[in-house]
Amino acid sequence: MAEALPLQPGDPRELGEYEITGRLGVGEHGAVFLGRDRSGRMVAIKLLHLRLSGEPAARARFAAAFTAARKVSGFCTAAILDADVEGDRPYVVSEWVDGPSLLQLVTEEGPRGAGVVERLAVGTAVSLAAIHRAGAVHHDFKPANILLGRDGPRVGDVAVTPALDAVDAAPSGRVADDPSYKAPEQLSGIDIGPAADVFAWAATLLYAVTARPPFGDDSPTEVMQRIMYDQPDMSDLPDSLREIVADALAKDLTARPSAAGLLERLLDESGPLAARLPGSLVTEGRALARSAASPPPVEQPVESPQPAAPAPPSAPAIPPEAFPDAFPPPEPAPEPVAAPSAAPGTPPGPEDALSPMRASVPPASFGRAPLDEPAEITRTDFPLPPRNGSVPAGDEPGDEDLATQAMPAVPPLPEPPAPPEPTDRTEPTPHLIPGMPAPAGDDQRSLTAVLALPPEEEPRRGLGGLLESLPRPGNHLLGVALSLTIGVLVGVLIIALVLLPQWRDDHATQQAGPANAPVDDRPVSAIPEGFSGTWKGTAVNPGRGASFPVEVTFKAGETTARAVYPRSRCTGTLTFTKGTNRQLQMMLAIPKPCSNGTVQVSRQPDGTLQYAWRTRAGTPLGYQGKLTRA
Ligand SMILES: Nc1ncnc2c1ncn2[C@@H]1O[C@H](COP(=O)(O)OP(=O)(O)OP(=O)(O)O)[C@@H](O)[C@H]1O
Repeated sequence: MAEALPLQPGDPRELGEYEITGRLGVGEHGAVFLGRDRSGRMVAIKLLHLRLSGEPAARARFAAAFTAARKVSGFCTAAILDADVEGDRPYVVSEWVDGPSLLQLVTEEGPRGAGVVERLAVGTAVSLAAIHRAGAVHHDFKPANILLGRDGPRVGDVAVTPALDAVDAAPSGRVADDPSYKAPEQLSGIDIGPAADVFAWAATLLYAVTARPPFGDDSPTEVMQRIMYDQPDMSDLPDSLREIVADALAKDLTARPSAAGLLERLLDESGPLAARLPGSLVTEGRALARSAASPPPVEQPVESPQPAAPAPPSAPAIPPEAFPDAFPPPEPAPEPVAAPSAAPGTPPGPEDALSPMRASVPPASFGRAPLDEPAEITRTDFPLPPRNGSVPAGDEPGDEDLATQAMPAVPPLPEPPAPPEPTDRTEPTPHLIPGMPAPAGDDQRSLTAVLALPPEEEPRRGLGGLLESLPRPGNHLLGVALSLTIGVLVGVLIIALVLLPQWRDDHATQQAGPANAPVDDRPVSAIPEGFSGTWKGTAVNPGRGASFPVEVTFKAGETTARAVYPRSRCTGTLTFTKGTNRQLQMMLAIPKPCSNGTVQVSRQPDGTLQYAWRTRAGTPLGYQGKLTRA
């Protein structure tokens, strides 16, 4: 099973009703902990960096962003179980998936083969179609958020980004995010909707099959430029996916298929894919594809930042246990879309109405084991065809068994929520999350009221807001002038973003004075004298609240060095790949629980060493710190 790291000083030991038992990792927006609910079930809890103290409206908008997402069942999705904004820092509880993320697996073991990527494509498209059908969006679909459980891929972090956007904490596509999997419209901040998830789906599949972000891994500015104008190389994709991935990467969002449309094409009766996939996955995918015929409840494209789609007024502000219609028990034969038989809020029956997966599959099927049971994540834990193996899943001996055992029974799809009713915008702010006291008489309509605040009450920010606030051009000349102005503003912004850090570096170097002039930049083929010795320091990620001591020992003239992470008790080898007298690029090979990656060490004018680690895949997940000679 996936290792959870020990808790660090300062980590919570409990959050609400959840006992915290370990650390699963740290992402851009918060730390993820392994926890246990009162029934003993393992859960993943994301404690966000965001602080909502004293902002009831922001709390409500944040909470509301999960309302629709909580109706998405755990089929191919790490279902949202709970979210809490009662305290200063909100947290989101989701199903724990026992397995590595796609990012981790590909970083450690390289690109995936055709059979795996096909199953990934369908499984994640099923999740996206279900998310969109529920009226939610993901907006941060990427390899780090695809969790590879024993029962197949599951999409995690559902609704977290829209929730953060709703309180303007992390507008989708902001420059600080890794842009690698963002759609063009997310970068421009205009018309962001479900189509952005489809673009990210395609980009993620390309990553799985190449082990490289599809638009490069150099500077964010260059990556964004390529996303806007270039087509990535698709030659590594299996034939079955190439055309559909190309369509999903259309720069024009209206030219992209919907998630349900992806499924329709992927699982076409005449195509080869369906025969190679687990029956339950095909059945679910086809049901979702057919359901596209009914009017989707998905939000209209919005400008970022923007609160997530308002939940239907009938949606109860209660935990998923109270959504039996959204999580009905499995039907023997799949129907396109089964209408719910019970009204929302009907109490669950004797069976576990939480999710058909949990109702029909014993915990053992998910590989859930006690935390202290030592087990490694290996590729064999993930029941997909082997790397680079073009053997179709269904051709492998026993694969069908695996599919039918591991994949959960197919749930009938929930009815799409009704469109929101007109609301009184002056109603008080609701609290819709367990643990948050709701004002008396509060109902879902007041939520809609919060979400539907007009621009004058809740001004739109970002480029979209700027565009809206500008006067409309009355003629062609005005239009040209407006475009030029915006172009110049965007240009100035980009120049500022690129040149400011450079200017700061130059400025710092000048301040250091001639005595501390930087060392030369001549290329070297081994570790230069200036790095020799043992260096110690602490690597930190300021935004993520994680830090750990690092110790590195270099010997001049050699091509390897030793890196020690004492707290995690890991010792690894840094291997020189290229460098100059001032800066070295090295590959880090290190056993778990530490992670392999690339390390850059740079001599600083003040005599220290800057140490920066990141994953091989070129994601922004990384740590850095200053090391001094021991
Ligand atoms: N539901 C879950 N089950 C199991 N592990 C999880 C779950 N959610 C997250 N993790 C693990 O926690 C770690 C951090 O996840 P997180 O989502 O914060 O990373 P990220 O996607 O890189 O960051 P962010 O989404 O904030 O940009 C990852 O290693 C991930 O595999």
